[in-house]
Amino acid sequence: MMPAAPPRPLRSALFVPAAKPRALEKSAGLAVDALIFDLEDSAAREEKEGARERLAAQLAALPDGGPFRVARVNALGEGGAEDIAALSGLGAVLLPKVESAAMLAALDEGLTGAGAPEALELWAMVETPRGILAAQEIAAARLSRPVGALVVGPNDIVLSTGIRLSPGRPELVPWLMQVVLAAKAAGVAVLDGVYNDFRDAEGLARECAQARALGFAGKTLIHPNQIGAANAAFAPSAGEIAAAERIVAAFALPAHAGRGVISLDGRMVERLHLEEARALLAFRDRLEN
Ligand SMILES: CC(C)(COP(=O)(O)OP(=O)(O)OC[C@H]1O[C@@H](n2cnc3c(N)ncnc32)[C@H](O)[C@@H]1OP(=O)(O)O)[C@@H](O)C(=O)NCCC(=O)NCCSC(=O)C[C@H](O)C(=O)O
Ligand SMILES: [Mg+2]
Repeated sequence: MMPAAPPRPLRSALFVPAAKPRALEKSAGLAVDALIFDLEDSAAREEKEGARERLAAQLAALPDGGPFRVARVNALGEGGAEDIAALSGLGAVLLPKVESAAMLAALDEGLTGAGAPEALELWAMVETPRGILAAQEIAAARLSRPVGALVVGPNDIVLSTGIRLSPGRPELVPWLMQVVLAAKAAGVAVLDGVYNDFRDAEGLARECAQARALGFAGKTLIHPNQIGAANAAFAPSAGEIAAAERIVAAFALPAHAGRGVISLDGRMVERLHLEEARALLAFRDRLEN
């Protein structure tokens, strides 16, 4: 069987407010895996039209290559239809406050009407109680375009539920895991929400480490100074690479040929661990190339 191709790196996904010309300009030179150009919450009502026009012009002028490009549009009845009609040159469109597969289907239909390519991915923000409960059907939606990622929105979750977060956000973890599980079951990428205290490097590093342990592929960000921490946290560490290389080398020994399970450093290692090790090394290679 051919090994699966390593996933597209989405360790860091920076929200870039399209209402801010300097931020848009600056985004072109950042070492980030994905840029999420924002037309929703970071643009005030009176700024939205200008932000849309500015973003459309920037996307049209950008050369091929570079970070994966996403636009977070407004809700379809609140300017989103105009947003998708105006934009091109994107890898994905991110719809806020998705609460059902039908909402993604409406986006898909709107994109078709606007002549968007079929490869354009649909990304969904899961950030309301109904959205969390519907995460499974949202991730598994079968539409004319692929559902590429679920993105958690902790600010809206806090707003819409009234929870009060304490350090380590234990109040949120069960809901995060519900979204992660829905995404994994559907084979869709899942990104953690933003960390608002953009000058708190230690807090961000802790939250990135937690998000990786919970199964997220990466973290959405609000400031360029958060990119390095996310890129480091969601990449294989030196220790993980060394351990993966030992597993691959151990299974390659003639004495272990055809064995389903071996003993390595006092631990049971099965072929599923070999697959996991190979996937980790392939992802490392993809990051390096
Ligand atoms: C958070 C900020 C408002 C902070 O702004 P500011 O204090 O002005 O930052 P700095 O002076 O430190 O900025 C330094 C330079 O970096 C550029 N910059 C800042 N942020 C960005 C960015 N996101 N993308 C690109 N460039 C950025 C500044 O222009 C400065 O450049 P220079 O002049 O050359 O020095 C601000 O960072 C910001 O607006 N961040 C993004 C806010 C946003 O997009 N919010 C919406 C997404 S988050 C969300 O919606 C949450 C979710 O939905 C949920 O529910 O949880
Ligand atoms: Mg939100």
